[in-house]
Amino acid sequence: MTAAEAAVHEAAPAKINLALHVTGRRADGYHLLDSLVAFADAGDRVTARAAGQTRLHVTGPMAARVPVDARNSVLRAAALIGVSADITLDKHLPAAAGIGGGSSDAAATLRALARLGDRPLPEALSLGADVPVCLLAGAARMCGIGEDVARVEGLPALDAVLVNPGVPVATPEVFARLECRGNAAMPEVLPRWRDGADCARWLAAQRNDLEAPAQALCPAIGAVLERLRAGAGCTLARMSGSGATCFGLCPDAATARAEAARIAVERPDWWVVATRLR
Ligand SMILES: C[C@](O)(CO)[C@H](O)COP(=O)(O)OP(=O)(O)OC[C@H]1O[C@@H](n2ccc(N)nc2=O)[C@H](O)[C@@H]1O
Ligand SMILES: Nc1ncnc2c1ncn2[C@@H]1O[C@H](COP(=O)(O)OP(=O)(O)OP(=O)(O)O)[C@@H](O)[C@H]1O
Repeated sequence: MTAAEAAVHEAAPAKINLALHVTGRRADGYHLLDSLVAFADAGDRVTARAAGQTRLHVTGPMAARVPVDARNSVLRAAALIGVSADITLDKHLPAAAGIGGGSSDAAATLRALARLGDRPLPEALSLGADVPVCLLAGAARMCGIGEDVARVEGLPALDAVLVNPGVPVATPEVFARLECRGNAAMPEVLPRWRDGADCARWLAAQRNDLEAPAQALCPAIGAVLERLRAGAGCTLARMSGSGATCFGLCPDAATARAEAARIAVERPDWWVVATRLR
C-alpha cells in the first residue's frame, strides 16, 4: 500500500449550540448544561498517515491562530489514543470562537487514528467538554457538563449564516461572568419539528444563557447580532457556545448566501460563511 492510499481523512465540522441552557453548577465549578447542538458543513479537515513518530502540520487560512505544539488539541487527542501518525490539520475555523474548532479537531483526530490504528475510540471528555458531542458530529442533545450526549433524530436541515467578528473569547471568563446558574432546561421531550421554519420558531423560545455575559466581555457580539438582524433574511439570530460566533437561521440556502454576501460587504474584516446545519 502506498503512503497516499494509507491516508485517512476526517472532517472536523463547526459545532453550533442552537440553544444552550445553563441549569446548574457542580461542586468542582463545571456548569450543567442542556444544549441542542448541530453541525455545519463548514469546518476544518484532519488527514493522518501512519508514521513511527507523531508530527503535526497546520495549513489553511486560520493556521496562524492555533498553537502547533503539545497544546494543540490534535496532538492532545493523538497522545490520548496512543497511535502515532503524520497529521495535517487544515484550519478554516476561527479559534476561541464558540464553534468548538479545537474540540472538533480533537474528535476528528480520534476518529482518524482509531481507523488508522484499528483501536476503539477512547473516553473523550478529558480532552474538553465539547469533545464527546463532536465525536458524534451530528444533531444531539448535550447534558451534564458535556458527557451526556444523545443523538437527536428529526432535526430539519437548517440554512444559516455564521459570523465571527475576529475577537477571541475565553470560555472560562464567560462562565465566570454568569449571573444566574440555575436556569430552566429545555422541555424534557423535544418537539417533532415539521420543517426548518417550525424549528426556528421553537428555537426562538429557547436561549443561550452565555450570550449576555459574553456580550459584556466582548461588545462586538452585539454588533454581529445587530448586523444579522438588520437584513430581512434571518428568522433567528443567536450566539453559539461562549461566543463570539453568532448564527442567523434563514428559510433557504439562497437567502443564507445573500445574507452572508451582504454582511461580508458591510464588514470585510469579519469571518462570514453561509452553511447548512444538521
Ligand atoms: C460553552 C460550550 O462550548 C458549549 O458547547 C462548552 O461547554 C465548552 O466546551 P469546551 O470549550 O470544550 O470546555 P473545556 O475546555 O472542557 O472547559 C473550558 C472551561 O469552561 C468552563 N466550563 C466548560 C464546560 C462546562 N460544562 N462548564 C464549565 O464551567 C470551565 O471553566 C472550563 O475550565
Ligand atoms: N486545533 C485547535 N484549533 C483551535 N484552537 C486550538 C486548537 N488547539 C488548541 N487550541 C487552543 O484552544 C483555545 C480554544 O479554541 P477553540 O477553537 O477550541 O475554542 P471554542 O471555539 O471557543 O471552543 P468551544 O466552543 O468548545 O468553547 C484557543 O485559544 C486555541 O489557542
